[in-house]
Amino acid sequence: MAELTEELSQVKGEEPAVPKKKDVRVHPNPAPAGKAPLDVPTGTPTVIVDDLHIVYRVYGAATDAEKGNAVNALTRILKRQGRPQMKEVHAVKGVSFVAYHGDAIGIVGRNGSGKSTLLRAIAGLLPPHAGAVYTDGQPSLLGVNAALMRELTGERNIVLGCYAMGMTPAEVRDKYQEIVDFSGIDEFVQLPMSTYSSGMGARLRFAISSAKTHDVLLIDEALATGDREFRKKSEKRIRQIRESAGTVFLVAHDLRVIEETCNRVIWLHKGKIKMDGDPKEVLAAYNKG
Ligand SMILES: Nc1ncnc2c1ncn2[C@@H]1O[C@H](COP(=O)(O)OP(=O)(O)OP(=O)(O)O)[C@@H](O)[C@H]1O
Repeated sequence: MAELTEELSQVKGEEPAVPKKKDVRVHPNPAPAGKAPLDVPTGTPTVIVDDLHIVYRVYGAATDAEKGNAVNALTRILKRQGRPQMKEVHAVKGVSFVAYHGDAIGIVGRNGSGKSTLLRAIAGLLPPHAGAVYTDGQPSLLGVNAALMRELTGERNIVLGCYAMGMTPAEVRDKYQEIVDFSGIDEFVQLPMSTYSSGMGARLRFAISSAKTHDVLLIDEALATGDREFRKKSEKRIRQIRESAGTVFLVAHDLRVIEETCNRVIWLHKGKIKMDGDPKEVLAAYNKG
């Protein structure tokens, strides 16, 4: 830690800019003209998703029927068509909802139903094809693939991760030991992350991301890889984030985690919302259908 403190004290230049709390970020592509306004109940909204559509474009994805043989090629040449190279995947199809301060929203759905895509869109990492996402404050996405560097030690990843979240060197020094303790990786913190088990990596990512108070925290499956004790600690931390007036979105295949942590559940099915409401009711319907 002394070494780290020394390294931190050598960091020169301006402190990273802390995102302004009350910025309202508007994604491009406003909702189509003539659409009915959302039904917004009272409360302080933190995230508004309005008729959101996300389309992936996959290049070089010709079907078997389209590619590769001379007859197809000749037909295309005669019809003056280009080589078919692009396929579209319509992953989120007209999703609308409003999230409020203090909400912890679980997102459930079968594989490929659009859960991760929706989180990435709320985080501002995917541009809407149509519709819009409005957020009050800075959303942070914590995923199993969050951008930590495998070849660097846990210690360096903690420092870089904290800077990336906009912490000052003094805040990083304050939080460092707490992050190590929370993650439970002990002396592994001195080793490169490439030597960690997937559970250890996920725990460290969660510990780093949750060390800061987030306006909107988006968690993709990170809790599923922890053991029971870590899950309990994470649930407690999520509750604290909610209490400090943040909003949490949680994607997890383990429905117990969702039931124990969330006050609301959104069920996505083939890119659309099938149900949105009380966790017990939504999970009961999800388990049946
Ligand atoms: N980068 C991508 N390029 C093209 N298609 C993608 C991409 N990522 C996801 N998809 C497609 O978008 C759809 C939704 O995927 P998404 O990963 O959001 O679903 P999910 O509900 O999170 O699935 P899982 O439970 O398996 O994690 C799927 O049909 C998937 O194949």
